[in-house]
Amino acid sequence: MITIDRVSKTKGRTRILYDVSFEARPGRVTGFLGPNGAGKTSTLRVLLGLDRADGGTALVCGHRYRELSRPLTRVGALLDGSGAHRARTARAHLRWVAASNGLPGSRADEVLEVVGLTGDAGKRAGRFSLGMSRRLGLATALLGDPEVLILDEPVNGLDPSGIRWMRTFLRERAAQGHTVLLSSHLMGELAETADDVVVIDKGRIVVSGSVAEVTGDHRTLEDAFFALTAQSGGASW
Ligand SMILES: Nc1ncnc2c1ncn2[C@@H]1O[C@H](COP(=O)(O)OP(=O)(O)OP(=O)(O)O)[C@@H](O)[C@H]1O
Repeated sequence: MITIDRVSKTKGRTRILYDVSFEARPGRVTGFLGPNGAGKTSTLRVLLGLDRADGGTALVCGHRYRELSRPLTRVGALLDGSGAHRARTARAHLRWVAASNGLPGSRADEVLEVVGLTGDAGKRAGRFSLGMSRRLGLATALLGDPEVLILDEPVNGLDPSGIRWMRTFLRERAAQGHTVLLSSHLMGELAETADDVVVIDKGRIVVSGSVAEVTGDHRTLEDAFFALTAQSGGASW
């Protein structure tokens, strides 16, 4: 469960988040949708304790991220890059993260298999393509078999089969009762993957609900998005 309640944030002199509130529930894929610069990454960084909010609360599993003991076993996160040192092999990176979180080294090969990187386990992370780096980042997020997954633009850099794989993987994860929150600016992709959608524009939540609710009478989620953001002052994609 993820609960974000009236989070506000200023960077420099600019207010970038205005009373952002929404929930992501277990057993559902929640899509966090918005144009470039809308505030998706900023919200996720507050949620993951990487940035401090000026006001409001952002809770994962009922706690602030920083208060979680053994956080990797509760929350898996994928922001930009794989997080691996260029000179480390994929397996060595995963074993290192596992060891520093009190997890068995055997998890490294298990998660490499889950993300389809078994054949690349001995390759240095610096030689990975963008898509392979995303998979390695996801493998790292899965090490502790967490109940919550938080992914920032997870399909960036993936080829069509990779996108399809990611969609199936996230759907299965939610079907097992986990909470999945992913940000994206790809509306078509989110409409295929998500159960619920939260739309953010210029630092404000514009609408949230199930894909069907948010789509409403519009033909597609994309049509709904443009109509909604036009009502809230217009958006540029
Ligand atoms: N360090 C910073 N200093 C000042 N402004 C910043 C900083 N980081 C982000 N911003 C601003 O905050 C706003 C939200 O940015 P954010 O990266 O959260 O958007 P986003 O929705 O994730 O966009 P994208 O889809 O492009 O990744 C933008 O207007 C951005 O310019």
